[in-house]
Amino acid sequence: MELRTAVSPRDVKHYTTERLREEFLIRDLFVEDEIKLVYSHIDRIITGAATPVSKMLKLTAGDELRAEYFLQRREMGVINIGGAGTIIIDGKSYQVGFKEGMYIGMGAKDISFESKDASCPAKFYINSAPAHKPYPTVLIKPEGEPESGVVIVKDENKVELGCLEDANHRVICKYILPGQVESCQLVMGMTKLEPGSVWNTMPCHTHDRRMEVYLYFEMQQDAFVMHYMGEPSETRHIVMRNEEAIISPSWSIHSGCGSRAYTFIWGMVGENQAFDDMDTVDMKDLM
Ligand SMILES: O=C(O)C(=O)C[C@H](O)C(=O)CO
Ligand SMILES: [Zn+2]
Repeated sequence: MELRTAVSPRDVKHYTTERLREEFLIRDLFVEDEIKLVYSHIDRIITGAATPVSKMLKLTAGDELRAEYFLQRREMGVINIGGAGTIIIDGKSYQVGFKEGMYIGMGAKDISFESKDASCPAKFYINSAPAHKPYPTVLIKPEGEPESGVVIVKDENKVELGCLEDANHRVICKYILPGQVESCQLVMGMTKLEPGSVWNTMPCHTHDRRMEVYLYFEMQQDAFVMHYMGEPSETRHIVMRNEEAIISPSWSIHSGCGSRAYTFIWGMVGENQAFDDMDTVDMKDLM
């Protein structure tokens, strides 16, 4: 597991491009037949991916967590951005299709990932945070019929925002949040840009009470997103490619402008779970 420390905005304003990328950008997450994990001291979020191709992959705590098993004191959210796959949790199998996800509560011991078809492997994207009690493990589907153990994202949690004229027309689909899928602190979902729109989270915001991680995907090989970060009066950019993630500290804006439309997964942890608790930044104050 790779470790990233927390950083101060006073230092970050002096960083070179290379140093900014070292601290915040997470590359090469989806590696064939590997589980990759990055542990950040910022709210102790773990960002990772499991990409099973020719074998089943088992999630272990590693040395870093000093735990008997990965979710002994943690919870996790997973969203599959690849082909159909299976997550096996304490002997129970969950079929997780493209853009379907799971919330896995604290206390789940044996967690393994498998692809249905090696020629179209599942790509399980993971966010995990410290937890204090178990909440039910559920499969989450953006659409479909409700059944036992499966949560369908409520219409009120699919929010259309922006417009083509502002190049920010997008739909925010909230997977894990209070009132739909309960968790100790993790809030997670996916935002899809409509064709022709390229800006996410603009007008932008910070939220002193939560940090956030973004994973950009559904991008062509030569496409990029200019991800904007930093304090509103001291912004920086990081060029991001398909299936790369970025850590956003609470003091930082987190907004992107793509060379064309794209999709991204956001995950937040921290003081509260109120999606709308944002410190909005007036466009004229950005520097
Ligand atoms: O496009 C957006 O706007 C978002 O997806 C916003 C993120 O979800 C976010 O920053 C939530 O705090
Ligand atoms: Zn945010």
